Amino acid sequence: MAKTVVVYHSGYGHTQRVAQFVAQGANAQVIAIDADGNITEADWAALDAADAIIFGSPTYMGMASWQFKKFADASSKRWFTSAWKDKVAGGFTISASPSGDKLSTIQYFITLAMQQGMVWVGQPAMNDGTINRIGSNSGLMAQVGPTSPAEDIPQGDLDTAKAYGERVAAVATKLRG
Ligand SMILES: Cc1cc2nc3c(=O)[nH]c(=O)nc-3n(C[C@H](O)[C@H](O)[C@H](O)COP(=O)(O)O)c2cc1C
Repeated sequence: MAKTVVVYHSGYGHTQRVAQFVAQGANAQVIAIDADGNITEADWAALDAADAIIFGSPTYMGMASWQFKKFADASSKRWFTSAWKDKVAGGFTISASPSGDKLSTIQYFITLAMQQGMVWVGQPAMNDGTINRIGSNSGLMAQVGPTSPAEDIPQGDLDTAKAYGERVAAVATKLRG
């Protein structure tokens, strides 16, 4: 089975909760980017050893958080040596508004994956009103109102997150051969 790592930033616990479900589906290691935008050397080593990396961030002001961007900028070291080339990539975000410009965050993840030479996996689950209720195909999106705690994230969004993790890991396993 492919080795998958979920790397995410979460300011207030919502992205963390989604990350846990994505990781459950992918049977993945989870790495949290800290409040200063840093991860440890051991975390970088785990990412380098992964077959698949799934990026996660809340959408803040229509984009990934600055802590996630700091992590992404630090990954430029890997770009110089094509170290992440051919790894499988995926990504997820959560925000408060139904749209909230989450697509900008997902599109940034796709750009990051393309810069690193990775193979992006979209979100093929059909919208049945519960699973993929937001109707995102580019990546995984979740949503909960601005005053709601992470515990209130709809179960359908969490089930979709788990299914997305399974999907990314399955593609990575196939590509690994
Ligand atoms: C600085 C800041 C900017 C935000 N910008 C947006 C936004 O552009 N669109 C949106 O729908 N929600 C926005 N939100 C709401 C968050 O996306 C939402 O609360 C999310 O669940 C937070 O995830 P976290 O707990 O992992 O940080 C913003 C919240 C903060 C604190």
